[in-house]
Amino acid sequence: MEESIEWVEKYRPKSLSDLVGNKKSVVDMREWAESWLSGVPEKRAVILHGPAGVGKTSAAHALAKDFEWETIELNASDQRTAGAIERVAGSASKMSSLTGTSTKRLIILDEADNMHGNADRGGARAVGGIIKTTDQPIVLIANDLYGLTPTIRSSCIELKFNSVQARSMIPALKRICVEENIMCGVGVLEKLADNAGGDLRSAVKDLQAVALGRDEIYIEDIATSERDTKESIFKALGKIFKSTDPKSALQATYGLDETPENLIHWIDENLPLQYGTQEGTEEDIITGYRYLSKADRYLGRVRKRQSYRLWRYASVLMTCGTVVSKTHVSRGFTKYQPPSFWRKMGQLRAKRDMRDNIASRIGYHCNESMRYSRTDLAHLYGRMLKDDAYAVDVAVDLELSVDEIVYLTGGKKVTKGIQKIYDLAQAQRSTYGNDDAPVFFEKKAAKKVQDKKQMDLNQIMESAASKGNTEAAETSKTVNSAPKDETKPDPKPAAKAKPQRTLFDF
Ligand SMILES: Nc1ncnc2c1ncn2[C@@H]1O[C@H](COP(=O)(O)OP(=O)(O)OP(=O)(O)O)[C@@H](O)[C@H]1O
Repeated sequence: MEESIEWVEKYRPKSLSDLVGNKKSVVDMREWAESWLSGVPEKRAVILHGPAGVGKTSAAHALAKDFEWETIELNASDQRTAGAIERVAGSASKMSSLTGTSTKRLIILDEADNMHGNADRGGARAVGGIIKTTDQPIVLIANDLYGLTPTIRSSCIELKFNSVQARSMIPALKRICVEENIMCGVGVLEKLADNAGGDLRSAVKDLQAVALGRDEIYIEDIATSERDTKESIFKALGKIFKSTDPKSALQATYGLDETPENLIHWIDENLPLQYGTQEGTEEDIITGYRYLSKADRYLGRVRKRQSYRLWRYASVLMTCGTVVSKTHVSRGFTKYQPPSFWRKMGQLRAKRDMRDNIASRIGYHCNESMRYSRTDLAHLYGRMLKDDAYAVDVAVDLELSVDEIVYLTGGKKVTKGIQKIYDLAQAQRSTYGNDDAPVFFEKKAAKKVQDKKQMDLNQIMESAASKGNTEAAETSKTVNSAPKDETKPDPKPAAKAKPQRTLFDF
């Protein structure tokens, strides 16, 4: 599918002349290649070194195309033991003497600075040996020149690839937009280039991400600070899932604005998306999750002991563990997802807020605690909402929204019945009072208070008459004057002044 092709691959420079920036290194590289046309030069290998995404690998392949050389590539995902290197690169390096052909084979050794791990045991030594004797050109690619042994360095030409300047990126981005029929202003490209921090690969990836499903891009579509963070987390995920070098994956997480607590959710969400794209990779997923569970145990210890030093172990287990659990490197484009756990937590929080909101209104009406209102009473009101005799009155008095009615009745969506209750409640509110003070029940409640006080008064009068207790009669006078005051509005807000009601008011 067209959408799934990564633009960084689609628009990888085909010739050295397509390469943006680093002109001096490109010229030196071409000169070195030309020197091979007249025999074996003194330096048989070059090291292209510099930061990620500036065109080192592209330059090596473009050189081979320009000179019509075949290529043999050994990247870090291959087993780079001395034996393997001798077998692949060693025999290739002697090709012309065996076949007698003049066609060259360019041997490309990617991530050459990562050859001292266990898997590459002896690899660095073998490379050193091959460089001295090869009759085929060799290009070593490295981020860190000092990751190479002094023997290798001394027998190679070192060519530095610097970060690509933002203004040099713009023509490359513009070319992609033209090819993809995307309309956008120079400001958009400038912003993409500025955000990339010298890494043209990132700029191209950003452009693809922002252009997804559109044919016009505006400046507002690019980079809020939140997006910046996301981009960097996406980059780090790319390193973790696609690289075979645990160290560089770990380094990619250093600048992240995410704690290990968050990072583990990102990896957890995307691990099956990335490792599940090929058949036979189920084991990779299982191994990956084993490491994640170990990392999670450390995160638990951090929380329990408040010892943030342990974050380090959690980070190593989750990133390096994910890197080493893969047996295949997936080359396709995977759209990484933010953790669904967070979305679910957000939904839960919204539900909790709604529950508490309703409970506080129930508590106020029934003069009950939040805890009791949240559980038993909310349940009871839910039952009443299902009863036609009470439903509308409950909805009016608790001022329920349609979603709250759905929640209280335990439904999943707005049904016709719920909509009807809500509409009738709305109509009743507009007839009897405004939304802020549902006077319908206010009046009912005030009448009940009056009745109760009248009953109390009668009782007091009766007992005063029977006992001849003048004090009681005095009291009754005081009480007698009370009902009028009870119904007077309190200077406090209307909601607070309302008499507390119980379930029996319904
Ligand atoms: N100088 C450049 N000119 C044109 N395109 C570039 C350049 N640098 C990077 N790109 C784009 O970025 C993609 C990745 O570049 P490349 O793999 O060559 O970078 P790199 O320096 O080898 O990075 P790494 O060290 O991470 O392997 C290319 O396919 C291309 O689309």
